[in-house]
Amino acid sequence: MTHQLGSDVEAPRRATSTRRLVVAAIIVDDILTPTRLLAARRSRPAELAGRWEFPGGKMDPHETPVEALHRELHEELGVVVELGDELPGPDDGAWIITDRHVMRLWFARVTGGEPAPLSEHDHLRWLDARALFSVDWLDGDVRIVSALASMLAG
Ligand SMILES: Nc1nc2c([nH]c(=O)n2[C@H]2C[C@H](O)[C@@H](COP(=O)(O)OP(=O)(O)OP(=O)(O)O)O2)c(=O)[nH]1
Repeated sequence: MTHQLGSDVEAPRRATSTRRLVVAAIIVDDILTPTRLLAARRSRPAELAGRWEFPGGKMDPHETPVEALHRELHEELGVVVELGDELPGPDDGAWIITDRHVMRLWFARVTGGEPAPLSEHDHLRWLDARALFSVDWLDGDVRIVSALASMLAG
């Protein structure tokens, strides 16, 4: 067996391990039979303002991904959530979203509070399957939203 010129089996792992981890939530109306998800419009930084995303953010050094996600959702939306399954992605189990970030996402249901755009966002919108692409998602989120389209019950 000869080595293929240029093959690099470690490349996918390196692509994710060199990026900063972002954790985010697919907040749905019902964890088992979702029909709508909550999209959030960023208010900053200027280059991302107006684009839509999944609420969440970067982990602090001492946190686990799930701890960071609960904290971010409380800070950003003022809610307490119950987490469901993670949405595995094609990049070593996660989703590469920018040249510097890789994201992990979990389904979530609000169990306390009413979602409000408290800090990072200026607008929230519940989207059903038909409206999923009616907002301008961040570039890295488009394939995630595509993967979710078939999971939302009509
Ligand atoms: N939260 C979130 N960030 C996303 C998504 N898609 C996407 O490309 N990103 C990018 C935008 C940012 O460059 C990066 C996440 O940074 P962030 O600004 O949300 O993180 P953070 O809340 O911890 O913010 P900070 O403390 O660093 O200011 O990932 C998404 O769906 N949700």
